[in-house]
Amino acid sequence: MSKIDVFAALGGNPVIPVLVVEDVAHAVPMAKALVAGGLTALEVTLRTDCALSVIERIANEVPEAIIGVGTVTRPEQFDEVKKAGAQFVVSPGLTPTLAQAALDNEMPYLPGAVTASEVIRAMELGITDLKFFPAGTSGGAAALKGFSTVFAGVRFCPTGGVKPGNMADYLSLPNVVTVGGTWLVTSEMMNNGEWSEITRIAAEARAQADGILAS
Ligand SMILES: O=C(O)C(=O)C[C@H](O)[C@H](O)COP(=O)(O)O
Repeated sequence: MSKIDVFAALGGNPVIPVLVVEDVAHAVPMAKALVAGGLTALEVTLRTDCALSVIERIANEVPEAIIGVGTVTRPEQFDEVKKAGAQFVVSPGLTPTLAQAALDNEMPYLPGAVTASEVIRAMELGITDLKFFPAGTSGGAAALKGFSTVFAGVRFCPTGGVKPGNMADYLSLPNVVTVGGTWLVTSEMMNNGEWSEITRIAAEARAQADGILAS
C-alpha cells in the first residue's frame, strides 16, 4: 500500500475545527455551518458519549464534510470510528500499536509528537504527517521552526492553544500545513443555536489562513 498523504485527505483545509459535541442534535447544523464558512475537514473528539453518533449523523447528512475523529488512544477505536463513517483519525500521541491499526484500516492518520525523539519514532513507523499537541506548552512555533531545520519532509498540524492571534506564527512555517483548535465552535454557541456566527468565525479563519499561506 502506498503511503497516505494525510493533509491531501483533509482536502487541503488550512484550519481544522476541533469539536466537543455534547448533544447529537447539534451535529448536522454545526457541520453545515462550518462547511458554509469554507472549513470542510472536521475533527469530532471522542470526549463525549455521543461522539460516534455525531460522526454517523454528519457522515450521512453532510456529504461535503470530511469527517474525522480525535482523541483516539486505543487501537480498537479505529474499527469503531470507521464503521461510524470517519474518514480520518487524530491521536494526541503515538504508539506502534496505533500506527498498525491505522495501516490495517487504511485510515489517514494524524498522531501527535512533540519531541525530537517522538518525531524520529514516528518516522521509523513510516509516519511523517503529525499533529503537534499541545502546541502552546510544547515550545510553540519556535519548537516547530527548530524541527523544520532537521526533519525535512515532516509536516505538522499544531493544536492546543492555537487561535486567530497566533495562527500566523504557525502557518508561516514551512513545515506547518494546517492548524486546529476548539476556538471555532464553543458549547455556548451550539447550545444557543448560533449557526450563522459559527459560519462567520469559520469564514474569517479560512480567509486569514489562506492569506498567510499565500504570502
Ligand atoms: O482531544 C484531542 O485529541 C484533541 O484533538 C486535542 C485538541 O486538539 C486540543 O484540545 C485543542 O486545543 P484548544 O484549541 O487549545 O482547545
